[in-house]
Amino acid sequence: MTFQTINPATEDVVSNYSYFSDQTIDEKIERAYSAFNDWKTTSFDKKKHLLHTLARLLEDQKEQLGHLITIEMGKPLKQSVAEIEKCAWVCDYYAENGLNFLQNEQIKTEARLSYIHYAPLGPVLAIMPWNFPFWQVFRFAAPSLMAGNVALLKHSPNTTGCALAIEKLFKEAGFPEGAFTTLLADIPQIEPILANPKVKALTLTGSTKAGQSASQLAAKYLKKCVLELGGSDPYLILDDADLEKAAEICLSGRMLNTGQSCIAAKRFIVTKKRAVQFTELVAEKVKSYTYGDPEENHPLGTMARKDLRESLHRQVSESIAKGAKCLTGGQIPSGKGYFYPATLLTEVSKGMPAYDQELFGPVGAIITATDESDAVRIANDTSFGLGAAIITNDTDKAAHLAEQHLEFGAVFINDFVKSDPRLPFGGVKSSGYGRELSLLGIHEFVNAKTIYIK
Ligand SMILES: O=CCCCC(=O)O
Repeated sequence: MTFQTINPATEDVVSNYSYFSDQTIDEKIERAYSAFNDWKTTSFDKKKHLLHTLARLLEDQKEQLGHLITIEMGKPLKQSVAEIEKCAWVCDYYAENGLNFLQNEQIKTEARLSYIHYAPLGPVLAIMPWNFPFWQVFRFAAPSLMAGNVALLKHSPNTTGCALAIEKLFKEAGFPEGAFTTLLADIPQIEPILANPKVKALTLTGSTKAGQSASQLAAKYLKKCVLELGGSDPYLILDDADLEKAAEICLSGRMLNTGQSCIAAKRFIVTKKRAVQFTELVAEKVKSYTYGDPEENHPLGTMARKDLRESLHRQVSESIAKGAKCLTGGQIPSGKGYFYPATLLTEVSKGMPAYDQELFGPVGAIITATDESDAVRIANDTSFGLGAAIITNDTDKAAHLAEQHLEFGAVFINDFVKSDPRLPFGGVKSSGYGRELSLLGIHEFVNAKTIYIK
């Protein structure tokens, strides 16, 4: 079966592709498995060298690779180039720290010697989304390969050019054939991949629905799985907050990647004491988030696909129909390209999509709480649990709220939520389970083997 990639800014076809046959997929899994048998015993020095080489290739090619991201999913070019730089960072990070993270860990028992040894698992299937088409892949691949696993990538069809470019980069850096393989696989082909005994684990970044389907298959075939799913990150503006700063943080967190991020600031929660002033500031600042040709670096690019723009617009319209006020945006512009304007909704409340669901686009939603404890209640009143932020001058109080009261995988105080190779990344509730990045990320796809010597 064939499919196309479309430039969302021009609606032109970028390329035509065909899905691999089942037989090709089986052969590629076979090759990955045999690559694993050598790769697992390859020295850390060699793996470190290859990851550093990959990082340099990414840096050298960041303009072309950034351009590829932009034409496939519509991100402003500058942000695409920054994404490639971040991929280089995660490669360097695991090249430098991987050995240390995977050292044997001695544990004192009655034995002469007892310890944990971290052994790789084998080929890991990564199902990845289009919104950060390089970064999401590298943040899984760098630690996994450093740990001695090999990677099989099933990418989102609209970023197939990126998927193939990533495979090429691994080859150019000198990784052995089969260490990183892109599978042009259609959704029905995922089950046989997971059923294959040579595929040992699954990592998926994507929607909660995609995570539910894939993890059911992982459970059926008893494959270890990590899920990084959606989010509806609340940003709590405490009563003492500098509102100017709060408005900036909320909008930076909301508009990055044209709002198409699991960790975007989806709900701005402010108490009624400060709501009017905060809303005025956000309404003023949101005007600077103009959209335009992603190659020209406007703050906003396009939505990645037409259907995604339509479903976002449905969520906005339904929220308005249920009583939300639209202060700016909220209309699909005429003309070519899947653009959506920066939109600000106020008077958002429970029962509206802007409160209950994830809005994957440049739409800010202001929710008014009666007081700070009501703000915390509202923050947790979601099925998601990925990230949250608190804006305040009282960082002790914020740390207490973050530790004791907020049900999220990360809480950022006085900054917007972001991923960082040095810090664990992942969620709770419908945002998934497991952690990526940091020490925890590299330990997800290893067999923590107990060795006991009497
Ligand atoms: O949709 C998820 C976005 C993750 C972005 C990041 O890791 O920075």
